[in-house]
Amino acid sequence: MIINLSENHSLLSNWVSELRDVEVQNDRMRFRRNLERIGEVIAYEISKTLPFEIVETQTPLGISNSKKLSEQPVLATILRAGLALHQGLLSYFDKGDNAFVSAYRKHHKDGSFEIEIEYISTPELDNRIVIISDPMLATGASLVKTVQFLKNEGKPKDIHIAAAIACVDGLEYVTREVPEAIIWCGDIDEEITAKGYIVPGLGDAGDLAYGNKTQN
Ligand SMILES: O=P(O)(O)OC[C@H]1O[C@H](OP(=O)(O)OP(=O)(O)O)[C@H](O)[C@@H]1O
Ligand SMILES: O=c1cc[nH]c(=O)[nH]1
Ligand SMILES: [Mg+2]
Repeated sequence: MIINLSENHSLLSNWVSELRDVEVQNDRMRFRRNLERIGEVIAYEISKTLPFEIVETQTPLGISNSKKLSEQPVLATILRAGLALHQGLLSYFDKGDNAFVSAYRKHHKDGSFEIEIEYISTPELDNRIVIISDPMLATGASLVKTVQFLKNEGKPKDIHIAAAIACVDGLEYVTREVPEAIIWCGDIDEEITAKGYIVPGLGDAGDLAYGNKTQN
């Protein structure tokens, strides 16, 4: 299932639009903070679908029957661009467990690339709700490979994917390979270049958040 959060008017669209803006992109801190804010809003939206229980809460004046999240999700993210979006999710699911995956594009001289995973750090995933964040869902290859790796570690009961911007082709691929996932997107773009960049997209999210890196 794909949920495009820009279909409803909300502040989230302002933040996605700032992420895309070449002028605003000069402010790296604002770029990261906007990704965080999108992570916070996606966390809030996902929380509406999660199981809650009633607990008795002692207030200074009496007992309140309050709703409380009945289980904590595992927040998984893909290094490095996922970190800011992940931080936003973690600010809301502040008791969540965390998983980190080093999926990156390994570029070849002919311009093609493949996804390399060298490192994964995760809690037990059996029967857990897992929320995987990555700001750019381009070809979808990083996410699909990440899900395959995580599934080798355990069998999550639910998988959510959080992306700031996704593109149509990538969404098709992820939906085909991980049909059980619920995909939450800040916005959806139509095009992708031969080099795997979303158009209009925003450019390279990892570089914009953290600076250039040497090619690998
Ligand atoms: O959907 P895909 O085609 O797999 O592309 C998306 C991936 O590309 C980017 O990572 P990148 O390789 O640029 O690494 P970085 O986070 O270190 O910049 C981005 O953060 C995603 O993980
Ligand atoms: O457009 C894209 C595609 C992949 N990764 C990015 O950072 N941007
Ligand atoms: Mg990058």
